[in-house]
This record gives sequence, structure tokens and C-alpha cells, in this order.
Amino acid sequence: MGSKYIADLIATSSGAHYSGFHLNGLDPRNSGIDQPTTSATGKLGKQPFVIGVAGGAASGKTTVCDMIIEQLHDQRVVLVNQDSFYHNLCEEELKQVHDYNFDHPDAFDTEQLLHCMEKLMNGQAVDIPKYDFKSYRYNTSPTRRVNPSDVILLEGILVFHDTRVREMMNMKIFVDTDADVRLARRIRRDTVEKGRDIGQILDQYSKFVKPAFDDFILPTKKYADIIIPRGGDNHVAVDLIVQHIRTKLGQHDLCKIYPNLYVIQSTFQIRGMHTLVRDAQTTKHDFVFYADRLIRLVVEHGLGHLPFTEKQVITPTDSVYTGVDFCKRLCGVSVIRSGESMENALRACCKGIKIGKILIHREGDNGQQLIYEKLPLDISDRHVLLLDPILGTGNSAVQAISLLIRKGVPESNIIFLNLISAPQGVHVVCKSFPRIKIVTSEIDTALNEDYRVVPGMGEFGDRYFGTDDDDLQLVLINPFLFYPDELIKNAKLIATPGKGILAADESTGTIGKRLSSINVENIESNRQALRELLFTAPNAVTYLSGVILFEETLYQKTTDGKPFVDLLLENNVLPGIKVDKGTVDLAGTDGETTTQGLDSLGSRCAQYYKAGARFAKWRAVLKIGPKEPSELSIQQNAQGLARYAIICQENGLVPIVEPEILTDGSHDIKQCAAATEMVLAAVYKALNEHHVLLEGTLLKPNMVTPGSQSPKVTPEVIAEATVTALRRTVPAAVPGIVFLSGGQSEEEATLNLNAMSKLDVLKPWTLSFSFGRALQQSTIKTWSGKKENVAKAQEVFLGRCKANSDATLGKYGGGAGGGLASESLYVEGYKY
Ligand SMILES: Nc1ncnc2c1ncn2[C@@H]1O[C@H](COP(=O)(O)OP(=O)(O)O)[C@@H](O)[C@H]1O
Ligand SMILES: Nc1ccn([C@@H]2O[C@H](COP(=O)(O)O)[C@@H](O)[C@H]2O)c(=O)n1
Repeated sequence: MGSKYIADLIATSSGAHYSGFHLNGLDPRNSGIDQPTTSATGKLGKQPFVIGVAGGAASGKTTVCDMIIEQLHDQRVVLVNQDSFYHNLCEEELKQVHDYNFDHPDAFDTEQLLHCMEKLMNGQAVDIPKYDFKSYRYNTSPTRRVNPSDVILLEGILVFHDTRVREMMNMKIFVDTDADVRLARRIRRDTVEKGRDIGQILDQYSKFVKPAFDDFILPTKKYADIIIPRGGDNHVAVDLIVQHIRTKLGQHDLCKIYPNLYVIQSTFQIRGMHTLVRDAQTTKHDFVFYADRLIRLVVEHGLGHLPFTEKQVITPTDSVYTGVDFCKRLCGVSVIRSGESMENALRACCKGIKIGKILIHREGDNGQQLIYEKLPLDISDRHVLLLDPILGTGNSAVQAISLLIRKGVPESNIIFLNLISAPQGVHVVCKSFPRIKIVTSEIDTALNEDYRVVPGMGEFGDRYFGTDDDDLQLVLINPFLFYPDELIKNAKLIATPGKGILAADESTGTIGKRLSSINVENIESNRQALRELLFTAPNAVTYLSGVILFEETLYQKTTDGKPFVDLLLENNVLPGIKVDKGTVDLAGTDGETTTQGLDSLGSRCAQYYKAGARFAKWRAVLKIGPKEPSELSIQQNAQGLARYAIICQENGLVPIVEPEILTDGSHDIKQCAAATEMVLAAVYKALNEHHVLLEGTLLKPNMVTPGSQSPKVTPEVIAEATVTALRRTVPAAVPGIVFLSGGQSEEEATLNLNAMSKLDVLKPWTLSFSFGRALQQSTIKTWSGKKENVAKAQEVFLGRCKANSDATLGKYGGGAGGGLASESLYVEGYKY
């Protein structure tokens, strides 16, 4: 590379026009003269990067070195001055010092200089003499300890003179400053710093300095890789040199073999983070913290390799800024399970990015691997960031990349991101897929006999996730979810204590029953008016965390034209969607049912997510009878709920799991408790079997009550029975339980919820409400379809929302809503 490389660097760094920085290989003035005997790429790896800086006395060599050192502040850099290797003058020479030629190559102890440089290059510290220009000796002052470093700057008028010294250099810089400037500076420096008189300085200059420059120094200019006119004034040149040194320092030898391998620029910060994550004693917490920081750097670097398009924007000062637009067609693919540790960093950089998964499993000792995958359907149109923190043998990487290519992803669209790479893995991947890019933060030494990277950082997944049992992890967390964090966050949000759900998801038929009870026609404008009344009721939504909508309502707007979805989201209320399609009879049972709607549920969920829905509801209906709920009904409904739940989660919706046991019948509360426990146990078994992420779900159960034809019991008895059944069956991972009201009067439902909240036992989930009729009944009656009643009806609705909010906190005193709220809502054999 050498000069050509620098030419490329200059072209890319400063555009086509460049002045004041000449490359001897390219500069027409230098054509025909010898090429440098070493190239800038000569010695890399563990060896320090040696830069020689030559030029006339007072040309600015030291100044240029100081500027380089300052800019490379995060690297270990040392400066060695050729001045330190002047021979000591003997008594005779001292007497005739004005006749001594300090600018001749023989004035220096080059053997000593070579010895010191060799030691430094072999990683040993050296003690370098400090030369005293006044006494012409170096043994009067203490020596200077120079430690081995990543970069050694060797500066002096004749550092290019001796071939052996020259050959140590990876880069040679000649500082080219006009003779008159050099003389002027020399006069000032030697009078001020060396206490010499001007006559003596001029005498030395004409006798020795100028002839030696012409005879010995200037002829070495041809060895330079870089010639810097104007010395330290040439900031552009120094910046480019520093940039080049940085690139070289960050380059591993493998980068020279494989141009698509990128090792991120090492700094002390990065090495410090590596030191922590590689230390076997580092705690899990620190491991995760520093691994996350490193991962973020790798991800950012990887994103820098994506294509971009130019984009102009107008700034607040009304100026045009010409920038770039990020690549849009992008996705991540993590190799389970350690690759999942990199997902958060990718999500943090690319809002809403889709992340697919690949599971590679070694079967037995024959090394056969099974691959499971869940990838975006349109992956072939996307650039793929493949995530796996460790590249060891390269086998898994080859499997994963082959799979992506089989799915139609062009090889050149894949960027493989990892923290550490073993050389073996790099060879395997780069040879098999020469067009993919690998971005890594460090390349390790090798693989050991167990095929583990050394020095390495151990089993990354175990250290990051704090487990050492892959299978357990896979069973507990469905690995194929695109949005696990979002699901968990939204489920938690809905389960916020003090808030609950308004179930406004009555189908067109069901809402018709409500409207006909107040003599209002069941047409779209009336359905819209009722929903607008509810959603715009002043302050009411502050007690709500979610509203379940029917499909029609999801796309409806207020009369002012604001989509209901936007209105709810603005008020921190998540829109939800009813996705089931009602019940059908189970053949051979006594009127038991199963819920339908699984066909095309995935694509509907995806559509609803796009429209703004963030959770869903599916109602399974069970009944208590002499032989009911039957095993068939329990299993059918549990499987249906589980299948629904995982489809929702795969599409970003939090599933509300609603196994409702109807109150119809003359059973007592104990029978209801037994049936509830049986049903819930089956539901959670099915959810588990379907790998549903429980943290991203909510349960909407019935309260445990006596049948509608049995004597009523107090809220406290209901609370005790309900919470007991739930504690026995609902895992603590579920963030919230939002009860259905199931035909209870508004007041009954609120009092029962309040009693449950007050019950002094451990309840690992938030208890709240997802009421339909029990939140709307008195509001609808008050409204009666009349515009003039809207405000009053909204007040009633607010009262009910507040009462239920209080009940979730066990603070409801009773009596909200008066007589209307106490009217029973029970309808025998009620159907939605
Ligand atoms: N660009 C500059 N402008 C003004 N003075 C400079 C500049 N570069 C160097 N000097 C001064 O010239 C003198 C010689 O510079 P120095 O970098 O020590 O040169 P060298 O190491 O080549 O002898 C110093 O006194 C320094 O402060
Ligand atoms: N005792 C000495 C030794 C050297 N010089 C002059 O220093 C010049 C080299 O040092 P730079 O920092 O300028 O590179 C060289 O020109 C020597 O003549 C001296 O004057 N006295």
C-alpha cells in the first residue's frame, strides 16, 4: 500500500483538490527517484508503529511530533529524539567546540540509538540520555525512562540517514520548511534557550548547518512517505497522518488479507471494557454493563457500513444542510441465545427494527446441526445485521449465513457483528462468503483444543443471561418473538395499579342490544357517538390504561376528525382489539362451546398493530353444569387461548387471555372455585406448551361467585375464593389480572374488586378491571342517545371509572352512581 494508500486516504478525506502535502511516489517532482526502502504497512501486529520524522534543524519536527502525540492521546505514544544520541565531546573537542560539526552524521552515536530502538520494539523499557546543549554533554542530567508503546516517534535531522534506522520505520515524514524560516527560528531558539550569541549562531550556520543540510539531510527527503511543507502550520497534513496511524493501529493482519473484515479502532476505553468482560472474576452485573457498551460500539460501527442516500434538510436557521438518509430496508437476525444480548443495542440504534432469530443446535457428537428460524418474510429485500458476540470455529456463522442466503438475502447485504473473533472463524467465514462484511471489536489469538476462543471471555450467553442451561431458557422464553421487550412493557403498562380497561369491544350485534335498550338505532353514526362520548369524557381516561375496541371502532374518528386510536394514545391509554370471532358449539357436549377466529389471525394482528392496537382480547366461554366444564371443553378452550396468545405475541400484541366461566346455574361458590382452578390450570399449561411469554400477557378471568340461581354472598367471601383460586393457578410472571364483570351490577363488580384489593395476602399480580357493561350501563342509560345528555352521561362514566380505580387500590367506599349502578346486568344464557 504505502504512498498509494495515503493517496486514497487524501482523496477520500479532502476531496480531489489537495495542496501542501506531497507524496513522493505520486509527486511529479519526485518521479524517478528511489522508492522508500520500507513501506507504511511493513510492521504491524504486536510490534509498535514506528514513525520517523526528519527535516532541517528548526524546521518544526518536534512541533509536528507534539501535535501527533496530542491527537493520539488515547494511544500509548513515545517520542525519541536523535539529539539524545549526540556523542559526548572529549576535552579536546570541547576546547574547539566552535569547530565541531553537530550536523554531520558522525556527530551521533547511531549504534546506541539502534540499541535503544531495538529494545523498545521488543517491548522493553529503555533509559534514554538527556542531552544538554549548553554543556554539550548528556551525562550531567538524569536519564529519561521510555516505556514500550504502541507508537514510537523518532525525530531528528538525520534519522533517515542510516539504512538500519530507516528500516525500523513504518512511516517516514519529512518536515519541509524554507531555509530562511529555519534560520530565523534557529536564531531565536539558540539565543533564548541555548544562551548563544547571534554571531556564533550565524557562524555555525554558514560553516556547518547549511552545508550539512544540503549534503546529508536534504538527500534523505527521498526516503519520506510523506513530505509536510510548513511543518506545524500544516494542520491538514497532521490530521491525515493521525487518521492513517489510527487506521493502522486498529488493523489486524487479517484485515490485510480480508478487506471486508473490520476491527473497530482500539482505544484505552475499549481495551478497558475488554479487560473487564474477559476477567473471569467480573460480576454478572458488570459483565452485562460493559458487554452492552462494547456491543453498542460494534452495532454503531456496523450501521456505518450500510448504504445511504443523500438527503437535504432545512435547519432552524433556514439553511440547507446536505446530509444522508439512513438505509430503510434493514433487519437484525440474532443467533440464539448469545446473539440476543445484542438485540437491545440494535433496537436502541434503529427504532422499531425487526429482529429475526436463528437457533443452531448441535445434535449428539456427530456435530449435526438442526436449525430453527423465525425470520421476517421479506428478509430477501433487507440488509441483514447478523448478531452473535463470539466468532469461534465459524461453523455456526456459516450455518446462519447459508440460511440467510437460502432465504434470498444477497451475500453482500449481510453484515456480521461480533465482539471477539478467532482467526480460524474469520478464515472460515471470509473464505466461504467473501462478500459479507464482518465487524468485530477484537481478534483473539486462537482456539484451544476444546474449540474455545482464547483468551476469549467464556460462555458469553451464560455470563450475560446468568444461566447455564440453554434448554431451560428456551422453554421459559419463546425465542421467536420479535417484540419481547415491547410486549412486557405494554402488559406492565396496562397493569398499572389504579388503572383498568374499558371493554368497549362489543360487536355490531351486541352494541345493538345496548342501543335498543335506549331506543337508539344501531347504525354506525350512533355507535361512533357512544364511543366518542366514552373516550372524550373529561378526566375519565386518566383512570384507564387500555380500551378494547371492535374492528369498526379501531378505524373510527371523533367528529373533529381525530382517529380514536390517536386520542387514546395521547392520553396514555393503549388501544386494544377484540380478535375472536365468537363461539361455536362443541359437538357431543351439552351446549359447551369453543371460540373461533384463529384463521388468518396472524395477518389480522399485524394489520391491527399497524393501525395502532397494542393488545388483543379473545374470549373463551365455559359453563358449570352437572358434567361441565367437560375435559373436552377445558382442553379445547385452553388450546385455543394459547394458540391465540402466541399468534398475538408474534405480531406485537399483548394477549388478554379470557377464559370466562359463566355464572348461569345453581352451583355454589365452591363449585365455581373448583371449576375456575381447573380451567386456569389447563390454560396456563397450554400457554406454557405454546411458549407464550407470560410477562407479556394479562388474564381476564371471572370472579369466583355462586351461580346466578344461588343465594348471593358478601364481597369478602367472593374476594377470598377468587384470590385463592388465582394464587393456586396463575404464575407470578403474569403482570396483571383484569376481571370481567360477567353480568354483575356495576356496583357489585366494583365492591368485589375492592374487597379483593383489600385482602391481606400476597398477590404477585396487579388486580384490576376490564369491564364492559359494568362501566357503561348507567352511562348509556343517562345518555339515551340524546346530545343534550352527553355531558351528564360523561360525568356518570367518570364516576364509574373513578370508583373502579379506587377499588383496584382497595379504597372504594361504595355508593358511586346511586340506584342505576346497582341494577343487575345478569341476562340468562347471555351471548355476545
Ligand atoms: N509553525 C511555527 N510557527 C512559529 N514557530 C514555530 C513553528 N514551528 C516551530 N516553531 C518554533 O521553531 C523552533 C523550532 O521548532 P521545533 O519544532 O523544535 O523544530 P525542530 O524539532 O525541527 O528543531 C521552536 O522554537 C518552535 O517553537
Ligand atoms: N551541542 C549542540 C548540538 C546540536 N546543535 C544543533 O542542533 C540542531 C539539531 O537539533 P534540532 O532540534 O534543531 O533538530 C543541529 O542543527 C545542530 O547544529 C547545536 O547547536 N549544539
